[in-house]
Amino acid sequence: MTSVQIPSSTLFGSKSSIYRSSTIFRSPSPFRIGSDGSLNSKTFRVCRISCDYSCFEIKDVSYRPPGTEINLLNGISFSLQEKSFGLIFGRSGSGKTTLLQLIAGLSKPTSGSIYIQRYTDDGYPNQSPEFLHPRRVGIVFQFPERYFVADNVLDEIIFGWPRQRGGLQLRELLASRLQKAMTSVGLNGISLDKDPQSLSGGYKRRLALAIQLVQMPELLILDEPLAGLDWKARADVVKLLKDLKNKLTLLVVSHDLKELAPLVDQSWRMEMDGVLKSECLPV
Ligand SMILES: Nc1ncnc2c1ncn2[C@@H]1O[C@H](COP(=O)(O)OP(=O)(O)OP(=O)(O)O)[C@@H](O)[C@H]1O
Repeated sequence: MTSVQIPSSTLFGSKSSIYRSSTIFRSPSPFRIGSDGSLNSKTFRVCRISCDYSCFEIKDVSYRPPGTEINLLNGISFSLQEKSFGLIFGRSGSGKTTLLQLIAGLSKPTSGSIYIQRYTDDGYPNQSPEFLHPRRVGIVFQFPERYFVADNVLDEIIFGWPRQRGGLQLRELLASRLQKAMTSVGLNGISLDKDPQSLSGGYKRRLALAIQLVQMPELLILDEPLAGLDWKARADVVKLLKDLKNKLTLLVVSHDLKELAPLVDQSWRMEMDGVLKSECLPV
């Protein structure tokens, strides 16, 4: 079977066409050309692959910390398509981390909603929005290695796994995912007995990613993934994020715009008044 890549905009003119391309599969049997030069449609079988897709959507989200008088975030709305890479940048203290925490379900917006919306290939919502449950989201904080608690890599990864009765099946499932997660972040050569604090900076970040990937999040949020790393480790993490982008959706907050620019599908600037604006990276 041969396949021909063509831009989805050619096929559908969809609003999401900047991210996706569609594939037409063509029958291997030769076309029959009629004596008048026309194509015999019975032998030319083309099937269109469905391109329904989901978006993580943030709608009119505002946040005022309990007991305070001022909104940190004001009417934030944006949409991030699945398997794409979104980057939020902006000055320190503008509220980027606060927004990530809301999306991860660690705190609740004062108003607004956060959900998943499924669309047809021509850009129309095709079912009701679904609440974005925190279990579908993984978050890696800035300097995640500071929060490592275990004496060895294995315990670090399984820290927080269910220990109560009845949780065995889930733990077995998680264990079977462990190998996959370790492989996908390039940690499979590392002994599970190793002290996490003895790993290099780049490997500590890989471990932090593996801890989240075991839970198979659909959306992975990363706060300053390159902060504090040397040039080699930064390059390794950028490469890793590029690989991960094919498997899940990534939303990243970073000041390292130049290094991440090649991965970015969509970007936004957070203003000091807690307003988020769609903006190309200034690089
Ligand atoms: N619970 C809270 N109560 C009051 N103020 C808060 C609370 N949480 C955060 N802030 C303040 O909100 C502002 C935004 O913080 P946040 O960490 O989200 O910014 P940021 O853009 O991620 O900054 P950086 O780039 O330095 O990480 C800061 O001034 C912070 O002190």
